[in-house]
Amino acid sequence: MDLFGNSITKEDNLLPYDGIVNYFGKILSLNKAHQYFIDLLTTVEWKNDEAIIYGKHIITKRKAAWYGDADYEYTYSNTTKKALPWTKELWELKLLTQTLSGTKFNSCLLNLYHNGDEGMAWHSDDEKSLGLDTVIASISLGAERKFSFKHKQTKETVSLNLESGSLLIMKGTTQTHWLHSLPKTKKVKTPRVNLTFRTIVDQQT
Ligand SMILES: O=C(O)CCC(=O)C(=O)O
Ligand SMILES: [Fe+2]
Repeated sequence: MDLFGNSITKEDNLLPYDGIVNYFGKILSLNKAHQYFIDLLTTVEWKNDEAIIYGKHIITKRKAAWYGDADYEYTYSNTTKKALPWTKELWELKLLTQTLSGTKFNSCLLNLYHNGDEGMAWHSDDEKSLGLDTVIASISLGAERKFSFKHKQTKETVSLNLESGSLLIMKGTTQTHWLHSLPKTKKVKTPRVNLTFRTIVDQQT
């Protein structure tokens, strides 16, 4: 369902131009989504994210973790993380995501937002380590949150709600032309876990 109550299918491109975003809706049953949510909350090595933004050292309220096939280093906002080896749950979700998206991934960035006071500011996932026109698959668990895209030139925005157990794919030139964000909201009082499966290219390990 988009924000106007229209139903969307995984074939629909949510972006009007300059990129491709497909929303698969719920790919996990309510039970499975809940079980993965609880398992990930307890088994993932969550850490407050540190970032350098406009020259300031920031420690985010949201927590993050980075997993992968090898101990890839991932640098964003001037901080570097080394990937941890896949856990059982992350490996299962990676395989499911690969099957549904037809894309192979080698790493996953996880974010834990404790409530609506925590979000993610406008950005593109256009780090050099991801290469150009990368495919990113995003699984959401827990609280439903609004997710928005904004075109870098035209400033046109597109928003949708990410349900628990849902899958969203960003591909084509999406990261080149569009920003995305998870807006903060007073309405959400419960936690959400997000997994973004990614492909790190051009790195020797
Ligand atoms: O939490 C989300 O849905 C998005 C997270 C995100 O954009 C990112 O990790 O790059
Ligand atoms: Fe992102």
